[in-house]
Amino acid sequence: MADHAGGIKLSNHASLRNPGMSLDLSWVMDVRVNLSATERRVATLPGRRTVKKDAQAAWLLKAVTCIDLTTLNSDDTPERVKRLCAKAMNPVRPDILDALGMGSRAIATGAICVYHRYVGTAVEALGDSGIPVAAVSTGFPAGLSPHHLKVKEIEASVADGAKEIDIVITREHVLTGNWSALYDEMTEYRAACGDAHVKAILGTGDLKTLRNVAKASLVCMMAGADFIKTSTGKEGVNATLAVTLTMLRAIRAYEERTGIKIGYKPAGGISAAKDVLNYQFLMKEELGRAWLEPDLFRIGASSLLADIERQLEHHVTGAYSALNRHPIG
Ligand SMILES: O=C[C@H](O)COP(=O)(O)O
Repeated sequence: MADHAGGIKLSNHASLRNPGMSLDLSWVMDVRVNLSATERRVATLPGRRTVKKDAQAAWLLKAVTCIDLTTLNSDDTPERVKRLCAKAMNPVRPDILDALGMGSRAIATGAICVYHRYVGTAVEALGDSGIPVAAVSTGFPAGLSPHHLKVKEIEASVADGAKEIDIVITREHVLTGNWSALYDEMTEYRAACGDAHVKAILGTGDLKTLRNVAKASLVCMMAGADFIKTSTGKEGVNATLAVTLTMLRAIRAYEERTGIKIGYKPAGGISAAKDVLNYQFLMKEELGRAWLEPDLFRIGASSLLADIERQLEHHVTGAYSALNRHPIG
């Protein structure tokens, strides 16, 4: 079945890291987003594009490898984080994988995503699995801590072994049009990350307009972001297809100008397998197959994996099990 995967391979491939560029304010100010065209484009997606049976199972397995399996709760504990890590290393039950003909293929999630406090716990629990630990940072979720403490927080997570840092931008810089302040803070965050990859969380639900989303995306990429990410999961509105289309087109424009591929991470409220397929279709249609791989696509989600596993079980047995048979954390 693996090669029936709608042409999708379950392999990783490296891409060049974004070196960033000088802030090009005229490019930022020229950005336009056609709201009604964006809404029309995404409205047609769910009905128009679909995959079934083995092909759907293959797309869902691919989605599993792109999940940043996340716990970001005020009642997190080391035990919960360890259980999450165990799930990240074995995200789909072996009997389901066997039935899908994937028995000998290793499947793992893209990363584990936790608060700084649990980076060390996760690094130890994941051992030599190769699964990176991502730390949310810079005063997540509001991003309003003193700047020097935000930089120190990044450094502390890198020192504890985080290979990816999910920073939150200061939304005020976007809302007041202070693009040089956004560029400067992002540049400093990128420098503090060193070899760790940096995902810039825009908090799109706070940014008021898609034009602001597009401008913030561009500025963060100019300042060296490896990924741009929609949301913390804590805003009133988190990932949407309209925001996704806007950010993917910014990624495309940046690649056209610089030749550099930037990753994309929708996050917050993505909990159903059928929804993740729409994100995958949009990635492939707007940017191409390279963006279906975990080095360029991550899905920030705490409960999506349970529904994907349930859909895969349905695919192999013909019956749905209760969600509580697919525990995550
Ligand atoms: O970055 C990841 C999000 O915080 C997860 O949000 P979720 O709990 O709605 O899946």
